[in-house]
Amino acid sequence: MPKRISLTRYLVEQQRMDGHIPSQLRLLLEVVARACKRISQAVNKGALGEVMGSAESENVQGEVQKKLDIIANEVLIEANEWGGHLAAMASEEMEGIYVVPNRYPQGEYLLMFDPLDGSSNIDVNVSIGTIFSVLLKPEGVGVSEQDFLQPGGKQVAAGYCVYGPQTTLVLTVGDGVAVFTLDREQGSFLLTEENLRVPEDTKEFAINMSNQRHWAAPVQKYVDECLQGKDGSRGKDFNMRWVGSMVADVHRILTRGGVFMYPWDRREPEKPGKLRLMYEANPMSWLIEQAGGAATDGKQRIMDITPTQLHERVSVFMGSKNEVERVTRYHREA
Ligand SMILES: O=P(O)(O)OC[C@H]1O[C@](O)(COP(=O)(O)O)[C@@H](O)[C@@H]1O
Ligand SMILES: [Mg+2]
Ligand SMILES: [Mg+2]
Repeated sequence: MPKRISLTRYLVEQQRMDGHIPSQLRLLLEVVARACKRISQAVNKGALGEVMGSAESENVQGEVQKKLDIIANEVLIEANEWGGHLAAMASEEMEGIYVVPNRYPQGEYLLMFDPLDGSSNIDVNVSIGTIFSVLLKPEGVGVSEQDFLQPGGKQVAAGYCVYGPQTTLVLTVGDGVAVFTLDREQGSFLLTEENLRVPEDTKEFAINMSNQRHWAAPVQKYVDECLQGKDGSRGKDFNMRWVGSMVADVHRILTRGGVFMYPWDRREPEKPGKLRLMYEANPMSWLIEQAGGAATDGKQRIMDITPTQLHERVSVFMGSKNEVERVTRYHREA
């Protein structure tokens, strides 16, 4: 068995030897990882822990919240608010920002998260996760929602934790992508892979096919060509996967390649897409880019978009570079 290094040791090395991260950011990431461990424990309890089912409330996006959405949100807030590394947090489950109360020490970072991604999979025991993104608070007194509205290119750390057959934390601080697996006996995340690479080509795509009739022409064209397989212009057969949890679908793509798409569609034409820019698309885009893949909204690089609101939505095409470039080209040509 190889000797594995812990997340803490990895972060210390990033801080000391490589100078990639300041100590405050290291400590913040350790707190986020601890919160993910607690969420993982709650997930594992399932029906034994009163975490299943609906909370019968709605979040700001008008989505019915599951009990676990609320539990995961509270765990992340409680773990992070007194750490001294943060000025404020924002979450899918909260309408406005959560400013760290002034009874706690204040820090210089902003943390955003989707506390529980893939809520519809909780009750059916399919992989779910937590997605997070860290920004530096712009200089100035106090903190406001405006401070969060920075393009994804300004992220200083991003990652996700997937609660599946294994609990796996995937992280970037701008120096490639590292993967940590939770050792349940030891209770710590251990480094299991470094410098993850997404192959540039793929034969696998991920999209919710039930929305096909609502898609715009460039997406129809791209998927049609994949479905034609060997007999069509692509000259190869494609496989399709759709877990319905972005964390799980993106994790598969980071592991073995593929292209993940959640495009704009005609069901709600006024919305640019379903997924949220700041705490779903941006952190995942950075991870994918750091692994050599690409991420666009069909027209431009996702991480170049300057958000205008906290819960902004976006179309998403991410994964193997050549496929993302192809579907983006189809949008530009249209
Ligand atoms: O049910 P659909 O429309 O296929 O949507 C699935 C997508 O919605 C999401 O579940 C949204 O995430 P939340 O569970 O955090 O709202 C993504 O994880 C996933 O890719
Ligand atoms: Mg989500
Ligand atoms: Mg969610």
